This record gives sequence, C-alpha cells and structure tokens, in this order.
Amino acid sequence: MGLGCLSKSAVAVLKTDDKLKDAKIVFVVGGPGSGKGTQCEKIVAKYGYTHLSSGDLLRAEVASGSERGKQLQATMQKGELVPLDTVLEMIKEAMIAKADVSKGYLIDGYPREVKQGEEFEKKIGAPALLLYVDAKAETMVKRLMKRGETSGRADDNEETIKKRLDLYYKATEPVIAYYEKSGIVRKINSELPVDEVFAIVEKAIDELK
Ligand SMILES: Nc1nc2c(ncn2[C@@H]2O[C@H](COP(=O)(O)OP(=O)(O)OP(=O)(O)O)[C@@H](O)[C@H]2O)c(=O)[nH]1
Ligand SMILES: O=c1ccn([C@@H]2O[C@H](COP(=O)(O)OP(=O)(O)O)[C@@H](O)[C@H]2O)c(=O)[nH]1
Ligand SMILES: [Mg+2]
Repeated sequence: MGLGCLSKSAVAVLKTDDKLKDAKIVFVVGGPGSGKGTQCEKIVAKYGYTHLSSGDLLRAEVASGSERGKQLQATMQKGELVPLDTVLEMIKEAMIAKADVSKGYLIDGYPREVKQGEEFEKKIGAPALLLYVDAKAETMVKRLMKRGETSGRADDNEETIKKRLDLYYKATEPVIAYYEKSGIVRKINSELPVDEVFAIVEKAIDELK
C-alpha cells in the first residue's frame, strides 16, 4: 500500500520515524556516578556520536522554568524516577533533531527499568550495544560526594545519593540481565583510571563497525 491514503501530517510522522530506523543505538547503563558521562564525552570526541543523557535532558527542562520542569525537579530531588513517557518523548525528539547528521546515538542513563527499554524498542528501535559501566557502590558514593562539591546538582547529596543507588540496584540492574539474552552487553570495569576504561570502551565500539 502506498502512502496516498494518509494525510500529509501522518506521512510526515512516518518519515520522521523512518529516519531513526537504521540508526546505530548504544545504551550506556550504570549506577549513579559510575562514569557514564565521562566515557560518553570521550566516545563523542573519537567517534562523533550524538550524546543524549536522559538526566541532562531532564535537567534542561527543569532549567527552562516550565511547569513540567517544576514537577520534574521535585521527583529528581528525591532520587525517584520521572514518568517513563516523559523521558522517552524527550529522547525521541532529540534523536530526530540530529537524525540527518548523526553517526550513532549514545543514550546515557537509559533505560532505568526494563519497561523503559521495551517502550524504547517499540517506539524507536533496538540497541546494537549496551555498555554496562560498572563500579562498586562505595566508589560511586565517593565520586558523587566529590562531584557534589562543585556540580550544583540538587541530587548530589548524601541522602539522595543513597536513594539513587537503591533504585539503581532494584530497577536498573535487571535491565542488564534483560539484554544479556540478546548478546549486546559489554561490561566495562570503571574502577580503573579514565583512559584505561576508555580503552575497553573503544574495543566494544570498534566491534560495531
Ligand atoms: N577514577 C575514575 N574516576 C572517574 C571515572 N569516571 C568518572 N570518574 C569521576 O566520577 C565522577 C562521576 O562521573 P560521571 O561521568 O559524571 O558519572 P555518571 O555515571 O554520568 O553519573 P550521573 O550523571 O550521576 O549518572 C566524575 O566527577 C569523575 O571525575 C573513572 O573511570 N575513573
Ligand atoms: O530515564 C531517566 C533518567 C533520569 N531520571 C531522573 O534523573 C535523575 C538523574 O539522572 P542521571 O542519569 O543524570 O544521574 P544518575 O542518577 O545516574 O546519577 C535520576 O535520579 C532520576 O530522578 C529519570 O527519572 N529517568
Ligand atoms: Mg551523567
């Protein structure tokens, strides 16, 4: 069937979705402060991927001062998860905005729970790789407390860090087991110095080509 029977706007929606159909998608999953953002920055510099941090997108919405941002801020300050559809819509919009120039997408800090992964696949597509950035809880807490001295992030304080960690182990770790089945998980030991961690990351990305 051709597209002739559809309205112009319906065709436009189909075409936008089409743009993401063959996109190379990398999920970057790991606990709070494990080093996801740090490694993503290095991947962008070497491979020119588009970096989309779900947390950064949410913080940008908060900074805009919008009504939606105010609600998000309250949730994030408590270290809880914002509604799944909100994050997915933001990621999708940001992906479409870069569709013509992007060599691939790093989706950092997402999915936070198995359901988010399932919804992403339904609405956007399947990931080719999942980088599992792994550090000990003790290491993550130490890094976040240090980062909190300068980050200005409302959630980099002892109480919220503890909640974020608990939620990570409860809701996000199952995401890794879920994708193990499809063979796309690469575990990265992020206890090492940044450049040594990146050497492992590079191998995983190079395998994708
Ligand atoms: N030693 C060491 N420190 C690191 C490494 N990666 C990150 N750090 C430090 O840990 C802190 C947290 O790193 P981020 O990259 O912001 O962590 P993240 O996983 O993006 O954290 P969220 O934004 O909270 O999700 C930073 O201030 C870094 O200086 C690493 O591989 N080795
Ligand atoms: O898909 C997401 C990503 C982030 N967040 C919220 O944003 C905060 C910060 O997320 P980020 O990935 O920046 O930091 P992390 O918690 O990994 O240190 C989280 O605690 C959540 O409140 C969320 O609800 N859903
Ligand atoms: Mg980050």
